[in-house]
Amino acid sequence: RATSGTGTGLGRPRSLPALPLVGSLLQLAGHPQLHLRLWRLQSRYGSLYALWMGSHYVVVVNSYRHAREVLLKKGKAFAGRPRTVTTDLLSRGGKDIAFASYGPLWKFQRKLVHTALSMFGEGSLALERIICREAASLCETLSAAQDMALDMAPELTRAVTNVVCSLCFNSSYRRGDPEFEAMLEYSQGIVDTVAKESLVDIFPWLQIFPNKDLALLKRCLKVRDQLLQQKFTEHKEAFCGDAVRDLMDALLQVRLSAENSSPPAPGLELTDDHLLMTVGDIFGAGVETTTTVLKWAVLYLLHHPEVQRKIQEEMDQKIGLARHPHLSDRPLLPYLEATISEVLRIRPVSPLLIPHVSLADTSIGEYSIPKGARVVINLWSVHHDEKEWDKPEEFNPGRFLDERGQHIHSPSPSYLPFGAGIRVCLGEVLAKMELFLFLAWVLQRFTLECPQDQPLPSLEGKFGVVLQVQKFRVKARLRDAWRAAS
Ligand code: HEM
Repeated sequence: RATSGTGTGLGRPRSLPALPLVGSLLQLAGHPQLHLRLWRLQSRYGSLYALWMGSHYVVVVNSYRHAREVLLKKGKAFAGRPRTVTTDLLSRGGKDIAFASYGPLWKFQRKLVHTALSMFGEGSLALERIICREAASLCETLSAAQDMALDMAPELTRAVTNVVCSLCFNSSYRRGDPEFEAMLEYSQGIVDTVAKESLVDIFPWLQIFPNKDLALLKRCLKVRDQLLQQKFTEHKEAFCGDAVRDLMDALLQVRLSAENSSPPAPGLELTDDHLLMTVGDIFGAGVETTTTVLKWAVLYLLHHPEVQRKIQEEMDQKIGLARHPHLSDRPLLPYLEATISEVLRIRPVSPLLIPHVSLADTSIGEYSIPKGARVVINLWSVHHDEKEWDKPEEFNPGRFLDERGQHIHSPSPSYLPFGAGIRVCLGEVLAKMELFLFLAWVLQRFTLECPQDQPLPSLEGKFGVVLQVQKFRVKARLRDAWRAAS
């Protein structure tokens, strides 16, 4: 073990071999499933180890004890984010929430969004109404595609995007609307390019060479920014402070009242760019993640018809078929809630979270960590730890239920699907509302099946900006009970 040089008297974590310039890249090259590679490397280097990405020192955390120390116990010391070429482009140099580093302005901005979300969104009937409207529209599409082998992915993306559009701008779109199609296209372009873990993020000097991905990302961001700017200008012009129609209005109002109560110190003003990038974050962090979890849920239900049957039995008993599900039904449907928790465990959508950065010399467990280290929490390892989970690769919603099957709880602290602490996901409440309502609406009416003569789709994820599901088709069959009741 090397000595620390950080004054803590502790040694540094064991490191993968590293070469000048490229660092440990040779150990990672040829392993596109980075989360699995980092998980397996534990057997050689222990659960906490280090590596070099070019000149960046990276610490990889694989156990929940260390993860909780980083996120909760020493949350402030590890609340930084790395600045990369890609994230600087996405966030106009860190003017958003997800990629901005920790500091007074970021704290104020995050608090503002929290207030705006609780003012307009979370817990409000308006948001429940928006999600239910999209769930009804999704069910109509599934009805129209009765007995066809349907790719549900675009429909789920549309539903979730529409929720976010309604939440942020009080506008939703019909299929084929050119503005909506443009939005779907640029979002996909951003996901595809960011997912490639662009080499320019490791070697920023590569920017001087032509780069196809970077060019595509810039084109997509131009479309995104034009659209955001247009919505923002419309909102600012119409804003009167009395009626809050959506999150954009709520943000404008919360900023105004914060400024009125105590004018911000120089350098701590939240500019229009900050508000724009915040809304960009809600799209960026809110759509692909939620849609992907829904796709994983559908995929696991195809593999486990017995789980689907149990959810439907629970719904028939507790809600019946005469009305649609509400958010207030959540305590009545613990098996559905447990299924959602198990999907979030077995296929964590953000398997390496977003990298953190240490803001001071500090430590994790018995190891010293220098200021500026990038810290990657491997959620895959945390959620598949055999010491914490019985047969972790087995899909078993029952593990999240108490003995009587009536209350939901996590049987292990090794469970952090939304992260934790200072940087915990800002959209956890919203995401859980969407997952519950979309699944409840669909499963009340339909049984999801694998189309005849097709093999069950693969459960293997593809590592990228989220843990992606491979393309698959579904047959949504209207349930006999639903047909009889309607
Ligand atoms: C099921 C869906 C979702 C999952 C599993 C998820 C998970 C996560 C995770 C693991 C992080 C990283 C935490 C860290 O770096 O320590 C994160 C951050 C974030 N999420 Fe989500 N998320 C979801 C949906 C959403 C939604 C709907 C929104 C929109 C409101 C959202 C907004 C954010 C933001 C803004 C951050 C950055 C927080 C920060 O850096 O301070 N997420 N999310």
